[in-house]
Amino acid sequence: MIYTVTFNPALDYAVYLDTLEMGALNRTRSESLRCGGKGINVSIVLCNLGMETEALGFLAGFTGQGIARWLEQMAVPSDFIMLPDGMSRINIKLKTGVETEINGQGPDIPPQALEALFDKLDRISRGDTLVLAGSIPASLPVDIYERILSRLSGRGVRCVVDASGPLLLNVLPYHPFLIKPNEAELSELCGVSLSAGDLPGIKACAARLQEQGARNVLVSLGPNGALLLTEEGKFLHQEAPDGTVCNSVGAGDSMVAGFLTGLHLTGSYREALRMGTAAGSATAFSDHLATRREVEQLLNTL
Ligand SMILES: Nc1ncnc2c1ncn2[C@@H]1O[C@H](COP(=O)(O)OP(=O)(O)OP(=O)(O)O)[C@@H](O)[C@H]1O
Ligand SMILES: O=P(O)(O)OC[C@@]1(O)O[C@H](CO)[C@@H](O)[C@@H]1O
Repeated sequence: MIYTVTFNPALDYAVYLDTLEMGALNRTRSESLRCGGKGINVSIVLCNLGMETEALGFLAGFTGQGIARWLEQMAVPSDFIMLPDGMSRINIKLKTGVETEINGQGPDIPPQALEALFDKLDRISRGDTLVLAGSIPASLPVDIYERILSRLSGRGVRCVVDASGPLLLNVLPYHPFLIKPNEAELSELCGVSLSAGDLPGIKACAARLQEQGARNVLVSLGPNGALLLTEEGKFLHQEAPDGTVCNSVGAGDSMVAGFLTGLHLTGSYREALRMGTAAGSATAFSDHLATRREVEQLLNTL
């Protein structure tokens, strides 16, 4: 079973505009709304690919209820903790030829709610995978992912972390099975400026994160595909397929889902990387998260 935890779920409101004029009234060409948050996206794509998953985390207010209802309609198993106050975020994704995102803070998570999550995490057993993905609300300490990994340490649970900054750096000593920074997150983590597609620079940074404790490092490179540094110290690169980007929000999460599915089905890192890339691109090329058919179609081209 693959559990995902989203501390800070969201409704993603994508707004398509020909141009955006600051300080003026702009009207959309079209818009779409879907439930989001990184762990939730991973669970949705895992479900689409026929994997067993359960989405965990915190929801609040009418937006939270909407997310829960949406997941139920999509038959994505979930067990969220409803918070007493506040509301889950509405994140704005502006599509004006380039993609601009405005993500909210998210509701406060009181200590009792956090304890309730820890109780749920205690159910996770040997052989299961836990994906911790996305930001945390400002009320939580930045060592929260670290505390979860420390609690699970020695229990045979594979931990995957998709986060940025200290949230990710702090977990490295606990040897997460997989981390998935994108190129910008990687350069921030290593304090170097990488130019787009600079593979030698990216490899050097991935190696540094592995030295600090990560077992496998998967770097998503947008249109340039992805680079994997395996726990055996081997670098694998996969080009992305050609296609027209519609909405790349959730492409990285889809890559994580595709990677875990590919690894589960074949046991091969090369195949996992192919399937992860196909899933990421399938999401980027549509206005929804990758479906199984779309992933299989792109997989055939790689
Ligand atoms: N322009 C693109 N063309 C083709 N494939 C793409 C494009 N953008 C993203 N992808 C696919 O999606 C994968 C993940 O993309 P990206 O590196 O943008 O992740 P990310 O920044 O973590 O995304 P997000 O945070 O929105 O989920 C890429 O490795 C690639 O396979
Ligand atoms: O603010 P965070 O938690 O870092 O990222 C949240 C988010 O941008 O990530 C997903 C795409 O990866 C979206 O569904 C969601 O809006």
